[in-house]
Amino acid sequence: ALPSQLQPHVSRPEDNTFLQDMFGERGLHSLVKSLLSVHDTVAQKRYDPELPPLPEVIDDEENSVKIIRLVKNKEPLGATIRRDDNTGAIIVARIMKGGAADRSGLINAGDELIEVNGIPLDDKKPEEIIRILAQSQGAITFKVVPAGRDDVPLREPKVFLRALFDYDPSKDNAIPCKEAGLGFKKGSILQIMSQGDATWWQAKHEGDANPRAGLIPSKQFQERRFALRQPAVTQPLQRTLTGFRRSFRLSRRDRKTNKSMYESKKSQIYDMADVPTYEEVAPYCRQRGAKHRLVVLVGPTGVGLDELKKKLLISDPQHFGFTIPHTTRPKRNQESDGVEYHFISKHLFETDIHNNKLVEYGVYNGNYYGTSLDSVRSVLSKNKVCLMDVQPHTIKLLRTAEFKPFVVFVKPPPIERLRETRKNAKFLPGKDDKGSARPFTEEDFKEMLNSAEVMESHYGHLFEKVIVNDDLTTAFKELQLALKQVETETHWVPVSWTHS
Ligand SMILES: Nc1ncnc2c1ncn2[C@@H]1O[C@H](COP(=O)(O)OP(=O)(O)OP(=O)(O)O)[C@@H](O)[C@H]1O
Repeated sequence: ALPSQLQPHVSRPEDNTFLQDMFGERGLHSLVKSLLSVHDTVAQKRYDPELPPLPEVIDDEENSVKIIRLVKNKEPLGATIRRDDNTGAIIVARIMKGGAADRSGLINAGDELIEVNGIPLDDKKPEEIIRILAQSQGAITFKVVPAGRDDVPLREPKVFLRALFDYDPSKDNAIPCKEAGLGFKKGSILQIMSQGDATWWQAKHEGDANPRAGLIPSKQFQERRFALRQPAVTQPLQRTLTGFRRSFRLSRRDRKTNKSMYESKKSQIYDMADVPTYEEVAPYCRQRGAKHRLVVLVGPTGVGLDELKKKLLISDPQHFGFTIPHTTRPKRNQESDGVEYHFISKHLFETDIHNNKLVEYGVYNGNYYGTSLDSVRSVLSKNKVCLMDVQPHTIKLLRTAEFKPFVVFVKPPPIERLRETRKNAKFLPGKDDKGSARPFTEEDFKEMLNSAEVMESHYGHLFEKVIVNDDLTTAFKELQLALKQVETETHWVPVSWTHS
């Protein structure tokens, strides 16, 4: 019989895997990069578990020692090690969820590694341990002192996050182990496997067949890092103020007056309070007969929002609709209330402002113009897809479970393509209100590109779809397809929108 203090563990056939990335981890510095490259040495199928050889001498002081035997395989183990600064012990720092070590269930974070293949580790550097591992062939035997375990693993509900920034672990000097990092792009959907560590979460790409998790910066940590970087990016924004769309599209029949009446308040445009990191999302599929998501188009002046909206409306007038704006200016003869505008009194308009009933509003020639939340509701309640274009800072206001806005950023193509495609286009410049439509100038193109860049860098995390309006027909088809998918397919939306 085995001594009672020795608890042998044998590898199960499906656990015959071993990792390549056991890294030294000491603060932020001791990264061990060179990894062992190992291959299957044992047939994967149908071999009998073997009992590990008993150590010749058993140290009575070790009250619970575990012998673990794993067989090398191409897959990395999915664990990192560090040296405890106080005791000098080699500790398993992290077990990557879904990796070989995790699936074996035999090694846990906090376990102390005493020996590898009979070689004591107490005086070894993490780099040396990696070398020992690299040199060993076939089955590897670990002797470990298990960490005291009072945490019974719980079955946590699945958490999915949409990444709101690009992340490349190879460029991140703070990550304890670059090779264990998980890179992603803005908009990626990540499944969170562990939030046990305050600084480094474990995640995998949603739908990825590989079960092994990678490290990503936690929300709190990333927010802190962004906050530190913030001052550098706020400055250049000031110069591009004029590039922002100042109208919010009233009826095109009144095109002449709808250009420059809305001066955005700086405080609204420089709304930098939010640090975009991650947003919790859940799958959503619109039920038959349910209201449509509000379609919000954003883009710089002249990029073609109006053109795209018009094309959608013409393509299916029963299916799409626009909001009708409110104004305090007197009704003209040929106009009807509720067609071009809702004509209301100044007092009523101001009451609406006071009661937060407007999505956007502004003053032009002493009259108020604006779009109310109720006018959006009115289109949606007819079971139509409501098309709106707004200034980017307004998106936040509309991001509610009620409207579930699908935000499309319409982006200009490179300047050569603008020159080419807009040769015959006429444009109503936003800065003055004098003129009629005129051809685009080089200045217009530059301003368009510049404000597109600023919009994307500051509000890009709110854009669910980006369409480059190069060839108009292609851009329109792309928009049509995206809207169709949103109506009929399951996609990810903020989790709070799925609770109601
Ligand atoms: N892809 C394209 N190719 C060629 N011309 C285009 C394209 N997209 C838009 N245009 C033309 O560019 C001009 C400006 O478009 P549109 O009025 O739709 O822009 P907008 O984004 O609504 O801008 P504004 O804020 O100035 O109203 C129009 O004459 C339109 O026909």
